[in-house]
Amino acid sequence: MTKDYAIIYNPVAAAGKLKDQFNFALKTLDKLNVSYQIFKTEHFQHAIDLSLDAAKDGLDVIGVGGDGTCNEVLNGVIKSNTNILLGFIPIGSGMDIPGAIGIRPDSIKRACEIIAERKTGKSDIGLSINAHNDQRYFLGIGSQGFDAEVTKRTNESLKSRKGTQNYVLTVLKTVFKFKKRKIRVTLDKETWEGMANLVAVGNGPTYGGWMYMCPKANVHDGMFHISIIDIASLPLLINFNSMYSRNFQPHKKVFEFVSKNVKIEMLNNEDVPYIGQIDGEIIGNLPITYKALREGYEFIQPMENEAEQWFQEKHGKKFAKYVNKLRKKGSSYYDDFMYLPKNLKI
Ligand SMILES: Nc1ncnc2c1ncn2[C@@H]1O[C@H](COP(=O)(O)OP(=O)(O)OP(=O)(O)O)[C@@H](O)[C@H]1O
Repeated sequence: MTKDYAIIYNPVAAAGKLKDQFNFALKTLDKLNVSYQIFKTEHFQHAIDLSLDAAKDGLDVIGVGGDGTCNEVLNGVIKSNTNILLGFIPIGSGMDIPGAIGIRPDSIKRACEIIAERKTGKSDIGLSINAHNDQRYFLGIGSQGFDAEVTKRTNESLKSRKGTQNYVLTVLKTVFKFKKRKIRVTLDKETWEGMANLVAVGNGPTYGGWMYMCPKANVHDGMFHISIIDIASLPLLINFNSMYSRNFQPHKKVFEFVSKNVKIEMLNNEDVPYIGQIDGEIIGNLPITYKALREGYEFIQPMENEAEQWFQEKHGKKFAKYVNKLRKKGSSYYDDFMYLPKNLKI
């Protein structure tokens, strides 16, 4: 008799539109002889408590929902201090968090097979600490500034259920109001000070539904990859599209660093502090400190980075063309990158 999994399921992920996908996931798990108990979340952050209790009862946990749910179960299992295994089935609007540990976003069937295979590996995680000393773990990106402001507004419109969530409208409203501010970013070996629209601290490379804001971040190097952006919100918005195919960086107004520790704070007292978010969840205003935790948790995950395979299928040609273009211009930006397309030769 195999051990049961606790499936922590968010029925309102992707505005509750994905019930059929959830039923498909259950049927697939049944076919694969995976036994489970289902726990539905009833409110914001409920998945933290549910996964904590399940872990204490000795159940391995599978988070089923969007990035917010995945982040909550991560925090629940860590809080339980049990070292139980954690896996994900991505059914939500964002799939960046399962993607950070190599789970492709387009196949519920494959996500279920990964659980049935039960292969595990340790991946890096990030720890964020806000001004009130509240700690929160994350797998993807912790960011502050413009994008976190958009996240806050989007989450609020989702939570209050006032009409249909309109992400585009939220972005546009934020773009025209947002003013960049002066910040200090303290890293392991250096300090950066200046005007910036946003700072993204990447444990994983993507957010917002596969935008590569920290394109070289990966969960196996024990480091954060940090992008400090000094581009006005509107041109940044216009550039968003190029992030999906990793064609945005290098950019003369994006300052990139690699560090294990990061502290971000406001420099002008009269400025309203930037808001921070991790994995799509708001964590409070600056100052915020981040710590990279090498091999921080053991996940049920594929042995190969299948999310990267998915990227190559979707954007591989465009990415290869871009890398070639950079090289012709004399840029070696991607030369040390671990996931270069196969058809590229250095
Ligand atoms: N029953 C519930 N009612 C209201 N909110 C809930 C409920 N269960 C969970 N939540 C909250 O819903 C929020 C969104 O969930 P989640 O992030 O999983 O889905 P999503 O918004 O579709 O995906 P993403 O964050 O990837 O865009 C989370 O903050 C979570 O705490």
